[in-house]
Amino acid sequence: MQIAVLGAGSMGHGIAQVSAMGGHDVVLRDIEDNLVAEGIEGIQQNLTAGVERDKVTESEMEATLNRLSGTTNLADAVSDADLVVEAVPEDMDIKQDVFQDVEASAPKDAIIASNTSSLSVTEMASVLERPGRTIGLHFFNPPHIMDLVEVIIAEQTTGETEARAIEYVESIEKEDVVVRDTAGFATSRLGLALGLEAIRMVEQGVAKPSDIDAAMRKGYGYPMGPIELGDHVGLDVRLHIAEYLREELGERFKPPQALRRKVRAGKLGKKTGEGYYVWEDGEKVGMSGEWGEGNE
Ligand SMILES: NC(=O)c1ccc[n+]([C@@H]2O[C@H](COP(=O)([O-])OP(=O)(O)OC[C@H]3O[C@@H](n4cnc5c(N)ncnc54)[C@H](O)[C@@H]3O)[C@@H](O)[C@H]2O)c1
Repeated sequence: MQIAVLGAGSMGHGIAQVSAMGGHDVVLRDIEDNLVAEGIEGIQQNLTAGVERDKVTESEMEATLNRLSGTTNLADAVSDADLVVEAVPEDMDIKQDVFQDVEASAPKDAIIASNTSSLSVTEMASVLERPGRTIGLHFFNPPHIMDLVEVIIAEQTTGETEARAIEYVESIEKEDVVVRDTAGFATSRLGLALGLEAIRMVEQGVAKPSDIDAAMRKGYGYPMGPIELGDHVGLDVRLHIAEYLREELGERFKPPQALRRKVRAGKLGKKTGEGYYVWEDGEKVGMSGEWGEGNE
């Protein structure tokens, strides 16, 4: 397949990498040359690390890089594409603009996919003249490590688009789950339900964060506890998604006051050095001193 990936940021460069590793020809597009270059550099670094760890051979690395190119020109990126995956910022207006621009330059039967983690793919598709070719392909961070792709079926998605998209997911050796386009899809909705309840439990003094996390790791076999996961994702991101799910799905997603307080204090988790845990150089070094403070 000929694939265009739009946006060379955290997700886009990873999606370009796994697509090229799956044998596809890939053009990576961002709005500035240095962003495209950084994306390609990120791919080179991932592959080099893969070679060092014997996960990737030298010749696979070379072949992958040979299948990749970068551009800032949208028409150049999509004009021959069978599949376009957008990974531009999480903003409906930006995504709809990108969708329309893609439709103007891409072949008529190209699939137009969004890597959105929360927005309605149906709403994105609504601005297209041929919306049946739209689908969500929700990759997880980092795409070269995480095996799952949630395939989001918009109201307009045709059966053919769904089948071709699943074929692509299989070609890059990822696991697909097919989800109807609803708020939070499957992953964010369930993950957040657990994460918010865990924060409420800390707030009510049921247990400290590290014990709640250990309970889920050791008792239920989760690779990471729900509080620690929140620190990884960013507590601001969690709050934002909770507000959206509350609006769409009801009061059970009401964000706890404790979560708002953390965000107001700039304690957003790993990226700011403190959330429910304290982080140094990306490593968890202790717990934030204020767990259990204040009740809603
Ligand atoms: N970061 C995550 O963990 C994660 C996980 C799953 C899904 N997502 C989703 O992936 C998408 C991208 O997120 P990200 O974290 O990679 O963002 P990011 O900010 O790291 O990257 C976005 C990139 O898009 C570029 N861009 C902006 N407008 C553009 C345009 N018109 N055409 C091409 N590029 C454009 C920006 O310059 C930037 O480099 C969002 O929809 C997000 O919700 C993110």
